[in-house]
Amino acid sequence: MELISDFENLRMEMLENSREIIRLLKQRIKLAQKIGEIKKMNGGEIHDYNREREIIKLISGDRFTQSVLNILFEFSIHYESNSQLNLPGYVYKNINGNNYMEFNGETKNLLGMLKFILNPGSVVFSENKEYKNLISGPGIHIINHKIEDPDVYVDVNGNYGGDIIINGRQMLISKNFLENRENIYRVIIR
Ligand SMILES: O=C(O)C(=O)C[C@]1(C(=O)O)C=C[C@@H](O)C=C1
Repeated sequence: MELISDFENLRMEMLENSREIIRLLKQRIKLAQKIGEIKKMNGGEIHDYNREREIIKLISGDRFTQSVLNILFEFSIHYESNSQLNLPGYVYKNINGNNYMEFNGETKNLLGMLKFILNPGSVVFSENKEYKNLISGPGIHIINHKIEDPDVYVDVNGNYGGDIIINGRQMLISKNFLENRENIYRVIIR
């Protein structure tokens, strides 16, 4: 009995801890966006390696802290960049009256590109193990349970229903996805 209540207490503490981290992270992203606006007005680069070194030095030198800070920097860079997709090699295409960004390449490379296109922290479900392996990487949370309320479908093998369509060597990303990208975190690859 003692053990169970310890377990529940630890989980409650974990929940409080998570709440606090989320609150601070949201605050940090808002600050980063304000810094980003100023940089944009002054024509400065979003990524500032010297500032990152300075922060690491001021906070701590241990490797764990450095790796967490690197994740935080990635978060700010993502949100400071105004969610603009900054990937080379695309063209705009109109298909049946819908606008898409088109990328070309090997299917596996196109699937691999998704980790740069989706927001960090996106949750991804696919029944296909190969797709999961190709997209998995830092910031992408692969789950084994079907997502009930997906924000976006990635259709592989040319099924033209989703907002992201991969058909052989072609990947189409709809205007709808690009316009709503900031709120897209739940992804099904089918
Ligand atoms: O201080 C800045 O210039 C920021 O943009 C903020 C921040 C950060 O997350 O702390 C993000 C990106 C830069 O590479 C350096 C630092």
